[in-house]
Amino acid sequence: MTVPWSGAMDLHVEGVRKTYGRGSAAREVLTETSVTVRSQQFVSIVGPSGCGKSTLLMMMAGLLRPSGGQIRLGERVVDGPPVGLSVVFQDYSRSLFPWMTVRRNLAMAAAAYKLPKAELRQRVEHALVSVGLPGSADMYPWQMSGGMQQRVAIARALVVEPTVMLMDEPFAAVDAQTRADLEDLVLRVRHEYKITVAFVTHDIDEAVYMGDRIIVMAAGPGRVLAELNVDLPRPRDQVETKLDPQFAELRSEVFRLVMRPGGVKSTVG
Ligand SMILES: Nc1ncnc2c1ncn2[C@@H]1O[C@H](COP(=O)(O)OP(=O)(O)OP(=O)(O)O)[C@@H](O)[C@H]1O
Repeated sequence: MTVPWSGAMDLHVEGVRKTYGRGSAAREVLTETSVTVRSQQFVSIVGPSGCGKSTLLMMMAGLLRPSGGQIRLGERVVDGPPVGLSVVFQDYSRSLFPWMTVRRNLAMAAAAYKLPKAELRQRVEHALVSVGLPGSADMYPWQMSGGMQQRVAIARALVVEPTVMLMDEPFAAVDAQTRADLEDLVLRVRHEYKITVAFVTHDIDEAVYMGDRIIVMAAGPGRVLAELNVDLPRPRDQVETKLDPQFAELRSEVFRLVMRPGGVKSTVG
């Protein structure tokens, strides 16, 4: 049931708008927005609080309907959660079921795929190895640190062998060291599983470090302000990449864009 990878599986956001509320309470939070996330590309999305990043991501995930325009994954219009698409949220403590073992949490994510038992078991084990948690299948989330729980959330996204992974500020709740580890983990698994990634973050350094491209959004109403290519060599390295003059240039450019009037809370430090 998993969608096989194909070069045609680009994610297209085409003239999408979103209005919340009706009548006099209606508010357009995202205006005419078009973005293409190429197959196997890593696209970072940054912008001020409230500019509609999560709204855009939820529409990409098929969890929210656009008020106008359309979203396509390959040739298919996204009108519900597509097969082969996973979402990782910031709040792992609310996205994992605490009363279920790690194995059951992962298996739940693949329930709709109706995999044979042996294959499901093998995928769960493989996903846990990929996130550096082999042998943890029988633990409960509450027995784990925050960083470990977010690894489980990532493993859960991997169990469906996704072609696309959408991540909404996935590391905002963990400490700096864990955050760096998880960044590198995501870069590694995205390469291993050949996944297309759209990654929302408030952290400009993180956006540059992770991305092949950065989409900078503006608020009032939300829209795409700029798109920048990141040509930093891969594999990225937490020390070497950040010492690259190109990194510093891009970081400043994105920072300037998001700090324009109507701008942003950022975590550039
Ligand atoms: N279900 C909803 N009903 C009404 N308004 C909403 C709803 N969800 C979000 N909004 C509003 O839409 C705007 C965009 O919200 P969204 O969460 O997409 O922005 P964001 O850029 O992800 O913000 P942040 O960076 O703070 O997470 C905000 O003003 C928010 O209050």
